[in-house]
Amino acid sequence: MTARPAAPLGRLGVFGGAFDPPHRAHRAVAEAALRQLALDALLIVPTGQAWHKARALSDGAHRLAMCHLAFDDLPGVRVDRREIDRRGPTYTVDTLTELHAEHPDAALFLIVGADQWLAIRTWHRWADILRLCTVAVANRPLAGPQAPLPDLATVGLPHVVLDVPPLDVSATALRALWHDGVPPCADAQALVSPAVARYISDHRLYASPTPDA
Ligand SMILES: Nc1ncnc2c1ncn2[C@@H]1O[C@H](COP(=O)(O)OP(=O)(O)OP(=O)(O)O)[C@@H](O)[C@H]1O
Ligand SMILES: O=C(O)c1ccc[n+]([C@@H]2O[C@H](COP(=O)([O-])O)[C@@H](O)[C@H]2O)c1
Repeated sequence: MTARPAAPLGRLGVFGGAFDPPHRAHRAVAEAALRQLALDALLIVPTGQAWHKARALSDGAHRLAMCHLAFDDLPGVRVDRREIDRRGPTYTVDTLTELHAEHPDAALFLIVGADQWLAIRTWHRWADILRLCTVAVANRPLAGPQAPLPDLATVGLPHVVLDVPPLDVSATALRALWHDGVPPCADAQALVSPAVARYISDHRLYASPTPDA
């Protein structure tokens, strides 16, 4: 029997990140994007060489493995390793250009959190990014849980806002919780999936502090 060709994708989401580690807010954002944007598929794309971060990321193989543990059970979601495999600095415009060539008829949606949206003009060829896709933004508190949410409209560029409750969860805070090499309290562990929590501990990923960026 010959395999039936895959149906063309109409709406394709792209959610990139360091995912060091992937946490509960990433998962909530992915679920909101799938639902609200009516995506046919959502790619989780762990970053290769994050030129924009001062901190060295954990090895790509670890971040890829954690993304599989965190997202593989979500229908419609695929973890995509192209940025880990690419040489040189990771530029989102390259990923979107490749995806556009692979799926010329698909509408592309780039999912980002508020911090990245507010910095979009620092991204490599950001104007081309806006031509290639629709940016969907998840708001998040940037200055602690009590601080007002940033005003996404100040960027002055077209975007859609994802309807996801703001979550004060960051990978930076999670790495700090694991710093002493022993798993943190149950509440903190619940900010990542049990499988990711186990992976971090088994591989002693954040056992020694690194400067954050
Ligand atoms: N709590 C959150 N709410 C909404 N978006 C988020 C949240 N946390 C991360 N994101 C978004 O997910 C994407 C990937 O984020 P990343 O993997 O860098 O996580 P992070 O928690 O921001 O990490 P770090 O603290 O190391 O910078 C980015 O677009 C980021 O803005
Ligand atoms: O292409 C760029 O210039 C660029 C600049 C900053 C961030 N990004 C991408 O934005 C995504 C989220 O970044 P981060 O730092 O929050 O993990 C991730 O996929 C990065 O590769 C991309």
